[in-house]
Amino acid sequence: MLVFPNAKLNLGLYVTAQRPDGFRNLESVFVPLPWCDALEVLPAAENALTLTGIPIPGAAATNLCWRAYELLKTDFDLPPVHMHLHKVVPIGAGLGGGSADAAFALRALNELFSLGLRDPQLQQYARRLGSDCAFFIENKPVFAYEKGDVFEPLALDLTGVACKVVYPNLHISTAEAYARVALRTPRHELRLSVAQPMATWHTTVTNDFEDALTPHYPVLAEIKQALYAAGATYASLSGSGSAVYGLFPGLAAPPALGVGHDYLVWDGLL
Ligand SMILES: C[C@](O)(CO)[C@H](O)COP(=O)(O)OP(=O)(O)OC[C@H]1O[C@@H](n2ccc(N)nc2=O)[C@H](O)[C@@H]1O
Ligand SMILES: Nc1ncnc2c1ncn2[C@@H]1O[C@H](COP(=O)(O)OP(=O)(O)OP(=O)(O)O)[C@@H](O)[C@H]1O
Repeated sequence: MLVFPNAKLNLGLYVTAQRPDGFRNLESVFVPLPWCDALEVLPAAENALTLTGIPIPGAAATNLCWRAYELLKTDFDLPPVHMHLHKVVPIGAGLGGGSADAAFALRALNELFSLGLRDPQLQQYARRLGSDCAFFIENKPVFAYEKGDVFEPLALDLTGVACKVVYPNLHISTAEAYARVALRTPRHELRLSVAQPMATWHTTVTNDFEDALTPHYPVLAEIKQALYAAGATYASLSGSGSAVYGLFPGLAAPPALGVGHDYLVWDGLL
């Protein structure tokens, strides 16, 4: 079975409180971004995980696809599998790429071996693999809260909006980003803010990680400024960075941008 785990964008992100489990509560809007890895899962004579594309730090056993398999194996009598992951989405980007791989692995294994798990059960497994993972089970726009793994549906349709995502070749670890961010009460109600015209979002749909990270990584502000200069209606850091995206509603494709030659850029329609 071949699946294409897509990335996500955060529209606004408020980090609101410290939790007793060491994590932070947050409020954010998640939308799918069609920048995809490719993951193949096949029954095999013996277990194997092979990797191509962008190198992933860490041993194969720690790969989130493999951890998804091991997690389901604690509850189901799964046969051996060969997984092949072709990694395209940059890592440490705030795009949830690793989380998507894990969630799509759960979904693929569920289907391939007819495990009969429904979305709420798959989300429960996904939560154990990472805070971002559960979003990718239903993979549609939501308002997310608590650890970013509890959702309310959202009537937000950005389908067809031109989008540019810029990854400045800078790996920002999620844990490092959370360690730098100051906790604040939300200044706006994101569910209402994203229902307003996109031209108003720059003041209401904000990401707390921008204030925390920009002093250390000025390139993040430079990219955001370049996206606005190129005509973006809205631009922001995604998640805990380092990817910065711009939205260009009304355009058939995002305009060219003069940014670093070694940056990874995704252009497309949401
Ligand atoms: C920044 C976001 O991408 C926004 O969507 C997510 O909150 C990150 O989710 P993730 O990469 O799945 O993160 P996890 O693998 O669950 O956690 C990595 C580390 O980030 C911190 N972390 C993560 C999520 C959260 N709600 N509070 C936290 O404090 C913790 O230090 C944790 O050890
Ligand atoms: N399939 C995978 N893809 C990417 N990273 C993986 C994968 N499996 C395990 N990892 C580990 O997870 C780390 C990346 O997690 P990190 O949270 O920094 O970034 P991310 O998954 O790109 O997105 P986000 O910042 O939104 O969570 C890597 O350093 C790597 O060790």
